[in-house]
Amino acid sequence: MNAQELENLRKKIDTLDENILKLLNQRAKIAFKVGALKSKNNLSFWDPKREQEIFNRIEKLNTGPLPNQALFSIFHEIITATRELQHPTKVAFLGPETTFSHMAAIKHFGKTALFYPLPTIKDVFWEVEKGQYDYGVVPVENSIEGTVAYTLDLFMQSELKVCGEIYLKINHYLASLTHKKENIEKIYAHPQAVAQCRNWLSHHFPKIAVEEVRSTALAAQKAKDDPKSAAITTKLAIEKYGLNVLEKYIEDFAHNTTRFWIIGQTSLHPTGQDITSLIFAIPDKPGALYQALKPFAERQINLTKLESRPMKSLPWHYLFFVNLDGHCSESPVKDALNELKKICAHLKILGSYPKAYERK
Ligand SMILES: O=C(O)C(=O)C[C@]1(C(=O)O)C=C[C@@H](O)C=C1
Repeated sequence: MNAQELENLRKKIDTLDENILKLLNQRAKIAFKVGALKSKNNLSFWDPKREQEIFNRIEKLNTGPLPNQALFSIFHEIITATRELQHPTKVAFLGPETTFSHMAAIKHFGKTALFYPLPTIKDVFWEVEKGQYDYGVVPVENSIEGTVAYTLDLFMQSELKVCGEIYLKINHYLASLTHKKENIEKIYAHPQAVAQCRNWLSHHFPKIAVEEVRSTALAAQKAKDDPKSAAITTKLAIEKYGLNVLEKYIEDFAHNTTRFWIIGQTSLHPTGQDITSLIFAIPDKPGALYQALKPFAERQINLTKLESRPMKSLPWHYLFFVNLDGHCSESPVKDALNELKKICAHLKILGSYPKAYERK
């Protein structure tokens, strides 16, 4: 290797970094002024529509070699850091710290936001409703296990709105204080993690006892206290508790992803790439579901999910949960919803929100 050549190239990178740093701080100063204006006019600091415009523009301008996905991550981090400078966002999530919900919240709001772990999903709803926190992050669906029914049920009694979605790949790690797998006598894990890594466990640790614990975070904590044990846990918990990774990605299904919702008090304006989530009930008669879906079919509105849920107040009656492409305040979705309102017994719009980058 030519050492001089490497040195010269690194000098060039240093100079560019200095320029990037200057530009980032110039950008932050301007965004700070935008924040002051927003504060004066009582506007939300988080503006997904504007962020969407920025991402679209960057994609158009990009001539490579950096891929759009990498640029999205970089600009997402710049914008979240700026937002925190304008106003620290208070985000509640299903705790404890270092769980997948925590990771999802960080993924969306960036590391600099203020995060508050709460004991239950219900607490997240309540505290955001009371205005204790700006937003809450709750799991709504897993690609293998399906819908988190409890979250949907809580929405039925809540005035909160869905303000966004976050997709998080669920990667399980086996971690321990020891570096040697043969020293392990016990494995701590959350029951869901055990279920999702069952084949892997029976293949690699058929004789080792698995003790189920309340969270992936607690599993890591227990493994930290007992050097002869390991935990199935998250990357964030491994960092927090200083464990060693013995094996990564031990989940039986490679595409295990959880979808989270961001819940908040305000409805969002259309961004041009939105989803609407809603729940409706229909009369108990032939063709009722067909009639309910017709307004969407006639307008070429894409329904991305349709699921029935038992109506808790009335045995053997059902609610329908729908995700569709488009925003509820814009045609054609607006017109379809007006028509649906006339036919169905009950209609609740949970929110219209920007599609996550992963979905586009
Ligand atoms: O343009 C705004 O409204 C800003 O507050 C600036 C900014 C940005 O950093 O570009 C920050 C937060 C908003 O969510 C959108 C954009």
